[in-house]
Amino acid sequence: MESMDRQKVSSIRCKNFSLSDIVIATNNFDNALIVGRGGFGNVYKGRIPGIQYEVAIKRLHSKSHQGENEFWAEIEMLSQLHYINLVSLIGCCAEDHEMILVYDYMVNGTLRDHLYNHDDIPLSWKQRLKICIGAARGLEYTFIQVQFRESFTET
Ligand SMILES: Nc1ncnc2c1ncn2[C@@H]1O[C@H](COP(=O)(O)OP(=O)(O)OP(=O)(O)O)[C@@H](O)[C@H]1O
Repeated sequence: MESMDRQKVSSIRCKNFSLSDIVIATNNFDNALIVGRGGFGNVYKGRIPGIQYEVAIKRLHSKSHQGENEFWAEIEMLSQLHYINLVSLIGCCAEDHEMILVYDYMVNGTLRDHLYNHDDIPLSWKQRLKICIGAARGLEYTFIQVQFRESFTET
């Protein structure tokens, strides 16, 4: 399975990080570096050797078949989408039964935090409108790209 993963990773436009780079970046998956938890698994903040900026590292917690499919689908899709209003996938790591995705780190946190964390200064209506327009542009871009790819694979 490992050699098949490598083949898949090298055939797509996404940087293939070694597990040792990820272990260095997350201080061996140190809980203190966890910045969030999603359906996919824990998300760590870290610095990968050779990369000057901080990254978000998502580690798949489940070994389920569905999780694996989701992992490859995310790589195939996001490695082809590049847009200012979409978080960029920098690379991935599929080694030693680990499935890890590496993204640009969003320093300002999530929109959810800004909307519901009452310690933060509330967003102004102008900021909210700007965010809505940005999100709509990101969705439109993604929708058009997916439609284009679907029609391309059908022909
Ligand atoms: N690129 C990122 N930069 C900074 N923090 C992030 C980044 N990606 C995820 N996080 C943090 O990790 C949390 C979980 O993110 P994740 O994308 O795994 O899950 P989700 O979007 O909440 O749900 P799901 O996994 O179901 O899509 C986020 O709420 C956020 O706090």
